[in-house]
Amino acid sequence: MEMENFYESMYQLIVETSTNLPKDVRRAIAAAKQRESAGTRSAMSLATITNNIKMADDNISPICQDTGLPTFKLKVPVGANQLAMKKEIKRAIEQATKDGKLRPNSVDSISGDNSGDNLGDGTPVIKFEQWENDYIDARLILKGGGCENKNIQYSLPCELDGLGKAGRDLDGIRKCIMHSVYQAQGQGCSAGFIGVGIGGDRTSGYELAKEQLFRRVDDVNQREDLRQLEEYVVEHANELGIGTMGFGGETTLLGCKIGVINRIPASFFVSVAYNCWAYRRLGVFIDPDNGSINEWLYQDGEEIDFGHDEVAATEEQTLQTREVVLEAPITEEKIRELKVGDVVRINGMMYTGRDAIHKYLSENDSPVDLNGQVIYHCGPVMMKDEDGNYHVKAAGPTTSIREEPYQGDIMKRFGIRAVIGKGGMGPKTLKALGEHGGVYLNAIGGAAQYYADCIKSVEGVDLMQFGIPEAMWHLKVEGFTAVVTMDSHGNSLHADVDKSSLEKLAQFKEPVFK
Ligand SMILES: O=C(O)C[C@H](O)C(=O)O
Ligand code: SF4
Repeated sequence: MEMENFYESMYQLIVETSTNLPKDVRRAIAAAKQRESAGTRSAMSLATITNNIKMADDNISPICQDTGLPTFKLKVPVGANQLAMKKEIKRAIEQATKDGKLRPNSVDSISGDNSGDNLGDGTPVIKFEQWENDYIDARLILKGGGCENKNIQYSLPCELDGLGKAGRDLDGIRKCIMHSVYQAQGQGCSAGFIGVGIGGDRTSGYELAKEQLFRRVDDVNQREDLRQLEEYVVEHANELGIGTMGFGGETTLLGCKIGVINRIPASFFVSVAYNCWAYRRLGVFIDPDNGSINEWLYQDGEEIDFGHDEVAATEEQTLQTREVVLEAPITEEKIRELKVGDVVRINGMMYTGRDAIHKYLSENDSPVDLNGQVIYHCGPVMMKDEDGNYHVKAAGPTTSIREEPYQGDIMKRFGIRAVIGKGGMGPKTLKALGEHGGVYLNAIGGAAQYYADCIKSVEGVDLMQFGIPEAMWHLKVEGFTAVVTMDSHGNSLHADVDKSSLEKLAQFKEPVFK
């Protein structure tokens, strides 16, 4: 095989997967958007999401800043040189990282050191299988960490919140799947897709669940019982009212694919792989002689017109909600005026801080004065130019709940007034917001191009030893829009949606599949 062509094909596969959302996924999002009533927070979020998809197309830049753990699956003819292919895939990963198409995401699990090029023990994941066909089928999924953290594995029989006992039968499986959507809330950037694996052991069960994510969104399960279950789940999970980003609304789940393998008598696992709306997976057929791409997968059909624009989305916001402009340093008084549901536009400075920074700030002084300032839970994709200046390539929010153990204390200690992230935070932070006078702002997860566009300059960076995604970036923004979802008066939209969706989940307690 022409290895240089194969390298080029893999590079294209990576860039396309990161920047160009597959058409089957776009169709599902477009359909969901039509279902949401205009003017709701969910409709507004979906408009931001579809704008972001278009921006990623235009900029050939990552749809979401978390380009995940690249996972390749290749089916190759007997005799194909797998070692040579592996080498070229790694080279393509390295180049795509240099070009700002992938975030450097490979981190030493214990020291936290970022390898900088996405290569390292266990990354990327490359799986080969041989087959009888005379061409190569190469597929790639870039599944981010936020949705990966919402994967869940059930061992039947078990007791489930809202649903009671789940037994070792199809109805028990149904309950587990419904519960998996409830427990994810908005934290995996709903509206999401799930792959379910029934059976196997803990490892092969998850493997099977992830394998389902390579199915087309619009395919039909060959097994009648599983076809019915897939349809049931998509229909009824959307009745939980979790909505886009967990804001409440009609669209929570965009697809459910279920596979089954045998198990051993003592084990009965139901494994669920949750994928965010930024469902980045593509595939190609490759000529094994010259290494070039013959066909793209998942990309057939007409161009999808999302039928909306930024202006219309903005009009909806102003129609339905109060809009407040914030510029740091922010006073306590100003924060106390904010209520859940308000839309906030931020101008001026904000500082990124995620996992490493929160741990660091809990033990050390801050490198900058954070009094009255805004912290953004974000790990951006950055590119350095020839003069050594950094440019933002993608910069959406990360899941805030991971900072729950630290956030309240840090806000109080440093005088931080606003925290921006996604998915909401817990009771400890809510209490601190009330005591200190702080606010939690929810940005739209995955909308990395949309927010990168609001960032007008990178004014500095601290704690670079934590690597690009984890460093503290000083960002100057204009018109950065987010929604107040937790305020200083004890209100939390996240707690409300969790409570109401649990009540709705309980409606699905009675047996359906006998
Ligand atoms: O790591 C990130 O930037 C985001 C992550 O995928 C998340 O959803 O929390
Ligand atoms: S931020 Fe959201 S959209 Fe991006 S990878 Fe994480 S879960 Fe997916």
